[in-house]
Amino acid sequence: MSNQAPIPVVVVGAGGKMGREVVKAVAQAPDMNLVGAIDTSPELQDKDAGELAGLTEPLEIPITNQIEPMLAFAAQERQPGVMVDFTHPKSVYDNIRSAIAYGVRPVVGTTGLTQQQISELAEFADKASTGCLIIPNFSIGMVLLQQAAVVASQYFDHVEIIELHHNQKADAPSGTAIQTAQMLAEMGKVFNPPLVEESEKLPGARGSQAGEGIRIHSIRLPGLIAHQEVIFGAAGQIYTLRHDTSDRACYMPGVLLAIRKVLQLKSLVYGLEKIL
Ligand SMILES: NC(=O)C1=CN([C@@H]2O[C@H](COP(=O)(O)OP(=O)(O)OC[C@H]3O[C@@H](n4cnc5c(N)ncnc54)[C@H](OP(=O)(O)O)[C@@H]3O)[C@@H](O)[C@H]2O)C=CC1
Ligand SMILES: O=C(O)C1=N[C@H](C(=O)O)C[C@H](O)C1
Repeated sequence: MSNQAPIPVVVVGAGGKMGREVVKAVAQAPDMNLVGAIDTSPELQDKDAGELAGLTEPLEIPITNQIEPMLAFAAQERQPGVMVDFTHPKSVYDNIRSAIAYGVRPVVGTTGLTQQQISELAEFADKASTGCLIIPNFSIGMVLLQQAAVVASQYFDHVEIIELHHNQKADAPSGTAIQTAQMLAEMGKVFNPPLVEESEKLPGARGSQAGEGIRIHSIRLPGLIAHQEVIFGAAGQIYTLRHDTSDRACYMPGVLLAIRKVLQLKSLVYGLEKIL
């Protein structure tokens, strides 16, 4: 058993679908200590974070909407604190800035940050010499899919991305689809050279333009969790890469890894593949 003090972790969005999984995973991790559970949802105030997460015993950590006192508390612990954020595109930027200002390391799963916001946050983290991880997808399967897509893109000039999610998702396209398109665009070629002049009879019919000719199509339906296809086409063949999630527990090994790794960083890092 290590003599090191457990990593103090504050979960923001603790009452949400991902937040509850994170509370459970952190509570069960021997080297971590849940010190705060933040959620702005009015009906969740003062509820026990552990019971909400489905643990049999309460954790004696009540849900609160007060982030700053929790960050201040985490900052005073023996080990540097970590804030895990699974909230909403509207609030994540401010949460990250507050955490860094308190010297608490952000591990961010919330998607929907703009490139401009990510650049500003990178500068802020750099100046504070504070580690910060922004990870659009914590599942190992998605990292493998993206790596396979990068390899395939050397041989195929035509590709489209379809992402399919539950219909409570706020942002579109998904952060993962945007990241996948960025990885392909970095290959230094233009995909999908047009063969005909296309006209959309209904706006959006051909999806969104993610750069370098790559299009993303977003589907939202109850019954889905999170799914992505990258479809390559060439004369006489189709190569499809597909990833499906059936349980949000699939993200937890990545989240726990990120909590441990962020303590070793001094700047902002984007993407799970960079810390594996
Ligand atoms: N990186 C990854 O691997 C993954 C990322 N995600 C992303 O995580 C985010 C959350 O997803 P999900 O858990 O499904 O969403 P949920 O809506 O289920 O959960 C979000 C929770 O955060 C609360 N909340 C909103 N704003 C704040 C705030 N400022 N401070 C504290 N709590 C807040 C919400 O309350 P209320 O409902 O009252 O607004 C809600 O309880 C999304 O951006 C999603 O795309 C999801 C899965 C995997
Ligand atoms: O909202 C979700 O559920 C998910 N969001 C992330 C994204 O936008 O890429 C990750 C995963 O797709 C699940």
